[in-house]
Amino acid sequence: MSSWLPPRCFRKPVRPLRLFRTISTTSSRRQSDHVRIVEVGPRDGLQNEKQTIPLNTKIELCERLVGTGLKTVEAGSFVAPKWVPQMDNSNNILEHVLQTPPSASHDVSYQWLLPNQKGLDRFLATCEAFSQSFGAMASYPTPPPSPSPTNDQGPSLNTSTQDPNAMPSSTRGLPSTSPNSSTFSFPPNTSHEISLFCAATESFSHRNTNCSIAESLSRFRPLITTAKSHGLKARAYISVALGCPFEGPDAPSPTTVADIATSLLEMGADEISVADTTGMGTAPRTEALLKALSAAGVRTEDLALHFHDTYGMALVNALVSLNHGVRVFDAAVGGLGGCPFSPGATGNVATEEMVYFMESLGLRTGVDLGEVARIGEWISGELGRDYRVGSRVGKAKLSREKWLEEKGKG
Ligand SMILES: CC(C)(COP(=O)([O-])OP(=O)([O-])OC[C@H]1O[C@@H](n2cnc3c(N)ncnc32)[C@H](O)[C@@H]1OP(=O)([O-])[O-])[C@@H](O)C(=O)NCCC(=O)NCCSC(=O)C[C@@](C)(O)CC(=O)[O-]
Repeated sequence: MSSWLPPRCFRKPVRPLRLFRTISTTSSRRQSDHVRIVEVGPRDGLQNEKQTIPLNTKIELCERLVGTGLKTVEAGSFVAPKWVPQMDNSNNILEHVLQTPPSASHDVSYQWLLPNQKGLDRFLATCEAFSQSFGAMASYPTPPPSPSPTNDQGPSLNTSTQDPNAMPSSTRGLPSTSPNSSTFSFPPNTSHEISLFCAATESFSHRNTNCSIAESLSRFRPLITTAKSHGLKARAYISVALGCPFEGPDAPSPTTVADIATSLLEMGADEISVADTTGMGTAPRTEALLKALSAAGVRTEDLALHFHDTYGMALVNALVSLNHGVRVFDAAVGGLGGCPFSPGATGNVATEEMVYFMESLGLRTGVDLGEVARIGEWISGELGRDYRVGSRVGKAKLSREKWLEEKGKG
């Protein structure tokens, strides 16, 4: 029987076997009972919807999600509107969260997906405009710049807190400021990060971004450098890491994904989100991929896993990842979503399922499951989706709450 089956969430993972890239460190990994859930519903969840979703609905979705305890929300994307029209008003969402920051008691980090310089320019222009107006207002202090590294120490450990609800600090590789740019001034308790995305197969790379893998990687280096010069963190997705809709379930090879991940880390990416875009990933293949990443020197602290539940394997693969030491998982409320360029791929694993699953293992997410379920039911209704299909956990949770309420009244 394979060793991935029993829950071994608190077991100390093995160290990388081979360290052939400069990104590795010999720091020991620290296990944590916290899991950070990156809520991708407002972006990945909505991008594929055919109907026009009102801006107010998107804004309400972001605001309500933050109120559940979720600390990282991917709120929109700055991609070409002719490719993904649904995301065309992401700029308005960014403006809104800058003007009207959430009233949540915890820090909130918003992530914004973008593929190229034009996307970064659009994103930065909005940040710049608001940063200047914030700078003029005494109530928003400018955060001090992060210290620049004295040498390349590889990816930094998330040592600031036991809680991985913050991305690993961005002290690797690149300077955090440059003489020609400045860090932005955002409202208190909020930060903004860019999310880049590339693919691990050539077919998908061309379909999704109209360029080769090498071309997309070469685009990223200056984007990451610029983001860092403004004090912004950069996440990077690797799509189709566990199966490609065009090249099949066995493509790409784990070493291909590991090579891309190490390249992204060397460029200065703060977190790599390894995406099972098609949901074709299985437990053995997930384990093989994680081992290949470790063998290439990619630390689990720098990884997030992004599962789609197309074949119902998302939580099984999440367990494999937990046992490997991963503590960051992407999910979308109500199981919304799917990539427009991955035929047949259905929604992301539901946030409700992920929270319930993690907490059932004794791990802490800091997320109010009942509130996420209420949001899931609401947004599914807005989109004309059947919430029972999107999230069985959410539906069960709400049914039980209703039953308890009626019992209490009776
Ligand atoms: C990469 C490109 C732009 C190349 O697309 P292209 O057509 O090769 O680009 P181009 O440079 O020739 O530009 C074409 C037009 O788009 C404009 N343009 C160009 N870039 C931008 C921009 N950033 N913002 C606004 N406009 C832009 C550009 O100005 C031009 O306008 P025109 O001259 O025709 O009027 C395109 O392929 C693209 O936008 N792709 C994005 C596709 C996408 O959003 N996919 C879904 C997100 S990824 C995903 O869902 C997977 C993930 C992350 O969730 C993880 C997983 O599960 O796998």
